[in-house]
Amino acid sequence: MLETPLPKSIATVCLSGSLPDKMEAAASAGFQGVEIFEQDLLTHDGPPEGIRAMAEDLGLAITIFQPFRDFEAMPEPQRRRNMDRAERKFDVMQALGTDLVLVCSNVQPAAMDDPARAAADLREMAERAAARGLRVGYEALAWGRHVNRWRQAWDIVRRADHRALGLILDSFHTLSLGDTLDGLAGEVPGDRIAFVQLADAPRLSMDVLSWSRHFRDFPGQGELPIAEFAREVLRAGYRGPLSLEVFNDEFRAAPARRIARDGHRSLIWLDSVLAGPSVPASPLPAPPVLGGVEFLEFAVDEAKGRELGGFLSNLGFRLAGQHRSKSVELWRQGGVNLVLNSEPDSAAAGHFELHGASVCATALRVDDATRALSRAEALLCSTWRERLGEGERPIPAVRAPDGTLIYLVEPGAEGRSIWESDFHLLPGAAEAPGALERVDHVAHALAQGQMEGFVLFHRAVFGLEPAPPMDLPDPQGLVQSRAMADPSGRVRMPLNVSESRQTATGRFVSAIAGAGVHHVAFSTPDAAAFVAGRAAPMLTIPGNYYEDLAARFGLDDRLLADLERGHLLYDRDARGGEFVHAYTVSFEDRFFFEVVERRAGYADYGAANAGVRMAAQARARPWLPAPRD
Ligand SMILES: O=C(O)c1ccc(O)c(O)c1
Ligand SMILES: [Mg+2]
Repeated sequence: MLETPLPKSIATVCLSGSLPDKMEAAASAGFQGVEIFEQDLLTHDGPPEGIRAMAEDLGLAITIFQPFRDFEAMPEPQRRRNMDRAERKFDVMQALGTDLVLVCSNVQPAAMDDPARAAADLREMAERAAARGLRVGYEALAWGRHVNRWRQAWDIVRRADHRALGLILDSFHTLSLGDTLDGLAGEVPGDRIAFVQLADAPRLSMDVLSWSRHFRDFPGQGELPIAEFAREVLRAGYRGPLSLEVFNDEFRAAPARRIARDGHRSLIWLDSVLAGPSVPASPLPAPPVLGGVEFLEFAVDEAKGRELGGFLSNLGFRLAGQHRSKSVELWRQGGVNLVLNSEPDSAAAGHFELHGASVCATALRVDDATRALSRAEALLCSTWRERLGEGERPIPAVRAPDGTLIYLVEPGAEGRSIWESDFHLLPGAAEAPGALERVDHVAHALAQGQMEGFVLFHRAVFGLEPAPPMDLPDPQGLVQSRAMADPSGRVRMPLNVSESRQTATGRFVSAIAGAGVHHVAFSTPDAAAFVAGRAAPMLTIPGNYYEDLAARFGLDDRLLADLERGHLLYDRDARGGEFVHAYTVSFEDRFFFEVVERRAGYADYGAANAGVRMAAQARARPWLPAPRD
């Protein structure tokens, strides 16, 4: 049984900036150690002793110095030269104050396919290291010339049989080749594992070297079975640091403190996922049980509030209440609550100043707001409390990565809802007639480089699980999309990002000066009836779409005519679940609404129709020039 979580470390290669910038960011995010990547030291203008002192001041251990390349199984005279090279690196390590060096498996064409020679070379290196009180760890690179699996590396370490030589495991090298750590516990004693590096990644079909050098990400952000990997490492008895080693083009370009904080969040989350018989109960409070979206709040000023109110009434919403002390309106239809906030000097006003009319907060129903809040704090999130008027109920909030707030709403203690305590409800409003049941999903548009941070935030804090990424075709470029949902499907959140500024996603991000809610979908039991009964201007869908629908799904003529008349889109899943949906035109090219009808357990979002929707939106803005070269 482990007493405490393993120490947390991060490789300097994950972060942007100079070596001191990287170390400062790692320390401020709360890491206990850093791997010093050699390139970062070579480009630093100052002696290694200064880095050692800086690490001490920051309270950081230097967990390892890396990498030492192309060492083992070389013919003479390279072999001898490599030993000399090792001695020089030992000098650097001693100046840095670290006792461990990472040797990655040789990639040179001249390397010999000779495990006995590799073992003899590493044994000699370990002997030289031990003479100075240092240690060597050997890691199989997935693209190593002859050694690319952990079992091969272990075979060599075992043959070398030196107490100053151990095995280094890196989740990417193992998992990218489809390998696992099955058999590690039992075969490799925990104290022979010198170091463990963790990196996740999206599943991509490309050569493993390019995949590793550009697309790694933090645990929980990608699609590799990182938790299983880490669990096997612990089962084998490893008790050293868990260290993040991520090569990622976007991370290297992003602010170091934000990436370091995301990295630490990923390891805190991983601890909680690993909690089990051989790992102590995680200090992290359990994720909230989510009951859906209680309301969405739009930041507006008075004029925009009037316009948006008009837009909503065309959709069938009614003004249902006025806040007791603030300039805040409640608009309601069936089970959907929308709040329009134009209160000066509030969080919403700050949001409106920066982004204009847009969603500034999402309220989630949670079983226990206090527990949810302390989980978020333990995951390094900042939290927020709005100032309160007399008798109003406090609603704590967590700040999402786009700066919007996520309110945590508990079921009312004495049956009094937040609406009753904070609003003057208009007569009859509680029974507002309407065909909308609930908020079905809240789609976000993200700027380039924000996807990983959002996925991790919602996964770690709220327990939403990401679906595999997919590409959606916009006339002006591709949109990458990843849908997140809680296990019950009550909270669903597709995330979209695009490189092009001309796509629906890209335009949104520039219109609103940042990431944010791009559309909100409401569920209805009858989408055709909903559309027929509202005055809202809907997005028009071309006839060709319906021709193709008929061909793809063999729909009967009457259904097809109904769909076409209502500008409704249609999808069907492999189990016969059906999806009928329609979009409003957008509100000032900022956001739009969708009505969705799910039949027979359909659980997706009609991705097959996204291209049709985006083309229709592009057509609805003819004044937008096509990109030119
Ligand atoms: O890409 C590389 O060269 C490289 C170097 C050192 C590592 O630990 C690693 O996993 C990859
Ligand atoms: Mg590595």
